[in-house]
Amino acid sequence: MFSLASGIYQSYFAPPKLSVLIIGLDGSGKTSLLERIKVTNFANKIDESAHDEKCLVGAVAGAHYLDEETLKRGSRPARLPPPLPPNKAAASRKLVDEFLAEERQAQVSEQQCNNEQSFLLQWIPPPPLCGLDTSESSNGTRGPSDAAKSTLSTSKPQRPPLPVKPGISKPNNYASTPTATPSKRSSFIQLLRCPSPQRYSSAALGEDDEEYHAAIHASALSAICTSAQKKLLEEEWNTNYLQDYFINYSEDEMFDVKKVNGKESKMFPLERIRPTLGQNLAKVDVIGCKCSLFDLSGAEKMRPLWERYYRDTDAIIYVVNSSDGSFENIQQSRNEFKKLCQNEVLKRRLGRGLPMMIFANGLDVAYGEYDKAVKKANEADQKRQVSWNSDEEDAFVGGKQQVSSEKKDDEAEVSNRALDYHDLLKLFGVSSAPTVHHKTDNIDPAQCNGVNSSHSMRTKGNIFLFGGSAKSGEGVKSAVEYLVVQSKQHRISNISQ
Ligand SMILES: Nc1nc2c(ncn2[C@@H]2O[C@H](COP(=O)(O)OP(=O)(O)OP(=O)(O)O)[C@@H](O)[C@H]2O)c(=O)[nH]1
Ligand SMILES: [Mg+2]
Repeated sequence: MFSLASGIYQSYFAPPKLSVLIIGLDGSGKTSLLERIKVTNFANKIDESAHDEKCLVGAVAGAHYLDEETLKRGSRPARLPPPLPPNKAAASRKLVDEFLAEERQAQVSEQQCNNEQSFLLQWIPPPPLCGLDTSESSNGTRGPSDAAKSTLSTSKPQRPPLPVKPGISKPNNYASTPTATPSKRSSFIQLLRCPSPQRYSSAALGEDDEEYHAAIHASALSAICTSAQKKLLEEEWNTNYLQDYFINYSEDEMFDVKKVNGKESKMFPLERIRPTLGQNLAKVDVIGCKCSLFDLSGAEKMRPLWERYYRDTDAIIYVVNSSDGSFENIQQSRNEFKKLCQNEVLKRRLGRGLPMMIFANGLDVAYGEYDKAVKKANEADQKRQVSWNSDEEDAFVGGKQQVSSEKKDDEAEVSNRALDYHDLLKLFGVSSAPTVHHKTDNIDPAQCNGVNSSHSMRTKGNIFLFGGSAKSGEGVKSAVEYLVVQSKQHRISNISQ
């Protein structure tokens, strides 16, 4: 009784104290994110009721997170991550689709194997007397009843009825082998689809010559693809979404840095951050909650330590390096994520609504690359103001040979990202519209986009993804505030039950 009262007091009246766990592979940027969080100017108070709708969009990419009122107060929304160019984007999608197909195949075979075993077990002859009428027969001897005898004499052996335990469903048979849920690309992915590259560059240059770009686009398309591919590309690039979206990134741009005594706080220099050995701890106030953030080491040998924190944490941030050039690394990050979602304690807690945010870190790399690529192409050819043909695309997305012959000392300009942002979402099986469901909601698994129906990591919309950059700070404020609001709500709903 006392603990309930104290729990209610803690939740409703005392300033909430939350523990947030930051995990992810080594080098994904956890410590950098922690350092960024320390110097971020979080809101003191947030209207939680207003958080829902806006955050749903914000959870996609940190875009459109802030309403006009908040913008007027000086905060800035995060921008959408630039997409990879068509060829590279197609490769990214292929990698993810192949990986998921293989995984689904493995799951189906495992399921089939399990079904086969239970099927075989069903055909094991029943133990003596089991399922038979053991009552005295009419001739006074114990044995099968006439009905049972006739059953036994049929050519096909019949299973004896198994005792039905309440709450245990029948094992699947072959016919009902689960098929993978087709992943849906719904509106939020379309939201992520940005306008054509021509629009990107023209918007960046402050021009919008529709006809000119349409002609360039058409000639570029006819040069590189068949009509079917053309149609696909047209669909892919010529969306009407986000027509006014443009990238205007500069290396030293900083987001939401807090001021102490009138001076902007300085972040610990990224280049001086060393691999974490034990844990780093930071205490920050976010929207009125006192948060203790634990940043753990992501080194392979240290990962088994993560689970020690699962029981007591109020929220989890799983950091992924979204600018990683190696698909294997991202795949490894995804496998590790899946593994932790299968941990017994965490699985139970996630199932009860523990919020977990996947933070796609390193978006500054994507912005920087794109900006540089556009500038470079336009500097090279003043007449042509659009930089998107296959040569330039190669230079932009990893055509290292070409660039290295041109400009050996500046390979950093070349994009090396293995995955497009929306493919990252798909790979991590994050529900595309991370609707915040309430505990009582009945969730239809089929509605969780991109998530295999037999996947244990699917939860009630409390796993969501934000993009951002620990380096520039973009997206960090909105992501952490959103997580803390979710975490606080989760705490309150747990106490009040
Ligand atoms: N460009 C860019 N680089 C980043 C970003 N975040 C981290 N880095 C770089 O990534 C490297 C690794 O960052 P850490 O924060 O040490 O990574 P970690 O996840 O803490 O690694 P462990 O402690 O070994 O588990 C550092 O050299 C950072 O400079 C980012 O948002 N953008
Ligand atoms: Mg670290």
